[in-house]
Amino acid sequence: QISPDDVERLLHREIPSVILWGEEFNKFPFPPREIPEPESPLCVLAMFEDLGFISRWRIRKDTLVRFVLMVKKGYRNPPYHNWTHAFAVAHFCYLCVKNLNLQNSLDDMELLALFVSSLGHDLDHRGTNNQYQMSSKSVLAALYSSEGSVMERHHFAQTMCIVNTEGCNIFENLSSKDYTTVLDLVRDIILATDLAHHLKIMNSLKEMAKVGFDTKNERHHSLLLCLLMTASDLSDQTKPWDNTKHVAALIYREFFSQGDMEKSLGQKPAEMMDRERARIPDLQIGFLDHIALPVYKVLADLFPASEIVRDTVVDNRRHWEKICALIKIRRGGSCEQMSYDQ
Ligand SMILES: COc1ccc(Cl)c(-c2nnc3c(C)nc4ccc(C(=O)NCC(C)C)cc4n23)c1
Ligand SMILES: [Mg+2]
Ligand SMILES: [Zn+2]
Repeated sequence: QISPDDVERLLHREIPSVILWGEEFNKFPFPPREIPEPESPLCVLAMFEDLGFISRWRIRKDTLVRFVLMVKKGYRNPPYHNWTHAFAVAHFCYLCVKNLNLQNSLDDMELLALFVSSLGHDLDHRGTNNQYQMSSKSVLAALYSSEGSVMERHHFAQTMCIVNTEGCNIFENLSSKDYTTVLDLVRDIILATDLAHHLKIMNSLKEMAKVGFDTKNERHHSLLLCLLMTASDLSDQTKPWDNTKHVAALIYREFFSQGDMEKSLGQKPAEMMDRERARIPDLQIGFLDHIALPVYKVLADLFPASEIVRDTVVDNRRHWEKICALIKIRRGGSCEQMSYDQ
């Protein structure tokens, strides 16, 4: 799968300090999509090092290099759900550990599982969602539809496949008890990336924010891991507007091609997947209001140091509102699709 000289090349590189990518690298506004893709594997190694995981878990460098290259290779190239997304999600996870002092709230093992899960959480994504697996009767639906979270089960299976590949097991030096624990954590965290799961626990997350995080409460640990994973998964919305606008274009390219495929199957796609019907600014405002903002509000309640993240999402919502208003003025009436030069 990965070429030996790719491994050799990366293996003999000194792992640099993260500030090689700018002294703002470990601050919330930093947009990881600005890092050139060829540098991203080395940057992942630098984050592992900076988080202290390599020494803490006695991860062999050659094993880590093969693991990271296998994960990167394990992503396909749909417009949005590709390696660049996984790398961006892992970077936000890194930012949370660095800026929210998560080591005071979560165990070392949980932090390792969170970061590794962010890298593998969308492995082998085909640019189509769980509903499409069912409606197209895909192999993945045949495998997993009885349990639900079809894509997420596949992403977890792919992550385990890489961990079980010769020379790629970054958990090889963990005790057998820790080994079982970390894999169980990775499973729960990747399954939690299903938005349907997130919507189910949203009230519990709000409740936890109200009563305050209790490090002695196992349920709070599990809820916080899910929150941090979803916050990382949606973190493109927490960056300056250009990033948000660029990502929206990628997501709707992916959505609309799924809609096209559903139409060719004789099915009527959901409005947000239908290029004839979708009104992107309206849909994005809806997504921010119902999904993204509540996530970052709960995160800010739990960690005041993340208030800047919530405020940036509010800013981006304002940008979408402006575009909607512009469309209404120019078109008089509804806010349908047009090129936004905001
Ligand atoms: C955490 O898991 C996922 C999985 C897939 C995607 Cl694309 C996303 C995701 N990441 N950024 C976005 C943005 C900017 N807009 C989105 C608009 C709609 C939806 C969507 O799936 N809506 C239906 C559902 C609520 C029933 C997801 C969107 N999204 C997150
Ligand atoms: Mg996913
Ligand atoms: Zn994702």
